[in-house]
Amino acid sequence: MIKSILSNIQNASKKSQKLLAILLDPDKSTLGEISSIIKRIEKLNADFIFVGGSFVEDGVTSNFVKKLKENTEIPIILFPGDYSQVTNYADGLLFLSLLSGRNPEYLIEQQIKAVPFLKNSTLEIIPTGYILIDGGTNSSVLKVSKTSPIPQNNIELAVSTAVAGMYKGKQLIYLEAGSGAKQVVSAELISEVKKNISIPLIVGGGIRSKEQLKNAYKNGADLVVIGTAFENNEL
Ligand SMILES: CC(C)=CCC/C(C)=C/CC/C(C)=C/CC/C(C)=C/COP(=O)(O)OP(=O)(O)O
Ligand SMILES: O=P(O)(O)OC[C@@H](O)CO
Ligand SMILES: [Mg+2]
Repeated sequence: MIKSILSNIQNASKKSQKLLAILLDPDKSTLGEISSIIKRIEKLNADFIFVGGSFVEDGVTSNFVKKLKENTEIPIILFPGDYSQVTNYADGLLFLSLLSGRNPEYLIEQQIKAVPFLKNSTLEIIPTGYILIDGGTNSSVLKVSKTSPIPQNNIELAVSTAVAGMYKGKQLIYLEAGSGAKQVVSAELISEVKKNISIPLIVGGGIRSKEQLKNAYKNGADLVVIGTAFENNEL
């Protein structure tokens, strides 16, 4: 498999071409629904399908991704809440570290646990700094990771966290307001982070309208992730 996901994102970012990913939670759809889901995703012209959830039963992800691959050419990228969601049927893996938190389990332990599954894998592994921002809800990421999000008004901490991630060698920074967030990541926070990093920026959490999508792009997001609004057929 050609490892081109990261370079495609980097090239798009350089040319200010904006990218869209639809997030599918393997727990929330049945295998029978996949072909109609794919039709909706293709209609939206999504560039990527992210697959993951904060709580997904063991083994569910691999069947789900296998079925997706049978139905579409859109690259499938794992966005795992847990190492057990790693499957070789996907094209890529966001190798996340939760940089906003201080829980070693999500800074290094999960990554170590994933290694035996990655040794002979063809997945494109993409080092990603994952930063949770307060979106006004008790998000699943917050509950699972038992970490505090960065307050929306602490722009300095968000920027320093993102830049530290870049210095540590992360290739992408992901600003996450949490699935179903009431407040999306603010315009100022996105633009300040974007100004201070030279790697592509992913933004997600609570984006439900074309207007919010456009704003995230305008403020500096290179790739926007939409989950809940797609699940609820709002797009
Ligand atoms: C590198 C590997 C193998 C794992 C990384 C594990 C880490 C660090 C995860 C970060 C913390 C975390 C729990 C992230 C969850 C990311 C995710 C899939 C969010 C989307 O799921 P939600 O929509 O929030 O959850 P539900 O819909 O399941 O409630
Ligand atoms: O479900 P939504 O609110 O679109 O959030 C997407 C994603 O960023 C969550 O991890
Ligand atoms: Mg969700």
